[in-house]
Amino acid sequence: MQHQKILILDFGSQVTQLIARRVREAHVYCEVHPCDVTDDWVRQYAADGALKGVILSGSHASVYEVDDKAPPAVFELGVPVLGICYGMQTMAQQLGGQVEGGHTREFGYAEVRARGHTALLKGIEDFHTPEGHGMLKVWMSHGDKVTALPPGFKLMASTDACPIAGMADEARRFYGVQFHPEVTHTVQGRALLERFVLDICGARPDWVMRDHIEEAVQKIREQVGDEEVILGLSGGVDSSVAAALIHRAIGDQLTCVFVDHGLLRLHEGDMVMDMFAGKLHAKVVRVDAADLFLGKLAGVNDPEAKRKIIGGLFVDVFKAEAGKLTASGASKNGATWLAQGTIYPDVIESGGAKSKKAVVIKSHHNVGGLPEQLGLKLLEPLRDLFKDEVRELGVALGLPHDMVYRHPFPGPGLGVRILGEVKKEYADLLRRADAIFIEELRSTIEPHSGKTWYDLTSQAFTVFLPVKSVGVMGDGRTYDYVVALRAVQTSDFMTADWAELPYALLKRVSGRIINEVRGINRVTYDVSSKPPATIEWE
Ligand SMILES: Nc1ncnc2c1ncn2[C@@H]1O[C@H](COP(=O)(O)OP(=O)(O)OP(=O)(O)O)[C@@H](O)[C@H]1O
Ligand SMILES: O=c1[nH]c(=O)c2[nH+]cn([C@@H]3O[C@H](COP(=O)(O)O)[C@@H](O)[C@H]3O)c2[nH]1
Ligand SMILES: NC(=O)CC[C@H](N)C(=O)O
Ligand SMILES: [Mg+2]
Repeated sequence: MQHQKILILDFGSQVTQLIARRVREAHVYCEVHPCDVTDDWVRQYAADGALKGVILSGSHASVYEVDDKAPPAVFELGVPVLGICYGMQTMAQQLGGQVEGGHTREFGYAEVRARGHTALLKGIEDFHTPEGHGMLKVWMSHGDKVTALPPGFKLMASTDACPIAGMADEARRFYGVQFHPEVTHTVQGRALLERFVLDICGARPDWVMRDHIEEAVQKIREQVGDEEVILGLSGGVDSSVAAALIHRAIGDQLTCVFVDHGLLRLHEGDMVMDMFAGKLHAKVVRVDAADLFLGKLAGVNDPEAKRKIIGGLFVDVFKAEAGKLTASGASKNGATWLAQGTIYPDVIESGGAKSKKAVVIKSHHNVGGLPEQLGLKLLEPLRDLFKDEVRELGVALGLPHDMVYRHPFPGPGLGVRILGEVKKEYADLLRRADAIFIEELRSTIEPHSGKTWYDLTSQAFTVFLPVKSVGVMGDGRTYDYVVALRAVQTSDFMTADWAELPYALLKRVSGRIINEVRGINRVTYDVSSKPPATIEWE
């Protein structure tokens, strides 16, 4: 089925993917593409009539500094266009208005007055001023502003610092907002984006995970034909859902490869094997590659270098396993496809959405870490989906709740949770400390919600700090390592708050770690949010 769609042009903002997230939440399919696609590309993209609207993202740059413009064809397609922040500024400049820099600087919370009774903002407001003006509570992040409206546009919103905080040409259905409707801090952001895609663009809300299964299965069958596939199975949400989906499509042509790189959590290997043997009925091979990974990581301190090494070794292992299928007689030609549970945020965060505009924060091992010459065709059926869509798909495929709602665990595993050089000694200590933390989170219930703290946090783990501090235990002196506990709450992993865990819980965890794990004598709690920190420490 051909889905109607929204095109999001990415100018390099760190929150572009949230625009896509919000559009998908309105059940409208959308894609993010780099802003420097050509006019021909845009016309081709729109040729089948499925394109219902375009959204231009924000950027860290200024319109007068860089040459990033929307392809002019965007304004000639006859579909609605929404510019957000830089997107609004470039729209203004390209259509004959004016943008100036330097003096505004609004970062964070702001109150915007809705003006001009536009179709976009009609009835969308958070409160009224005593004079009766409709007001929106929004999140801003800009230093430049539109100072003259382009011909045909009227004023749609304003703040004290930014008199043109929104503009509209309702005849052509072009809209611009200086604030960011895609972030949750903009209270009516979701309503505004829904208004744009559903009412103004008139896109059909036909993007539903239940229906997506059949489409995805069909596509996998067409892609793969009668060839063999191996899949990197981690036991995490994404690869488990990918495995279930691919297994449904091609059954025994799929072999799952679970790599134990020596950087897994306590008992994780056995648990994953048990879970899959029972639930998935797919072939799973376990590869013990701890010596290989730990050997190659010896002496390496730099986080990006570690990530690239791990990504490369994963591929080496997958390739070797693909070849072994032939040798064992399990398949005629060996596997020709490598499947991964790569999801959309992995792609976007690695700067891999073809756009090279955004700064790379971390290379995810399965995207930025892949070598140029893979030698296997890539099958990534979840590549366009966000995490909660993947979870919805998992439930629809009948996977158990526990599996689908596990906290994510990064592919490089403890490799990015041991700061600097990775050593087996460190990994062994960390595994035990981490197991205690998770066990306590799982067994401590928060009375108001009745939920465990594991369910109330999005991701929680322990980080190993290779520094020693002095302690006193049983009247003796200790000089041992430090660990940090990390627990965050987030809906999209793009921004996150540290979780306000109860002191009693922290106390229990700290007491148990120091008493039970000899070699660690100090436990700290990480109280940094993302941004400016990230969730993992490396
Ligand atoms: N230990 C592993 N063995 C084999 N493949 C792995 C392993 N760890 C990661 N991968 C591959 O890398 C992909 C990306 O890892 P990632 O952690 O993002 O996803 P996941 O583990 O499937 O889900 P989650 O995000 O819930 O942890 C996985 O989907 C899987 O294909
Ligand atoms: O599969 C993965 N491979 C990686 O290389 C990787 N790096 C970070 N993460 C996970 O991504 C989310 C955001 O993490 P950060 O705030 O640390 O960037 C968090 O959920 C992290 O655990 C990874 N997952
Ligand atoms: N977030 C943005 O898109 C900012 C755009 C531009 N850099 C400004 O400061 O106004
Ligand atoms: Mg994982």
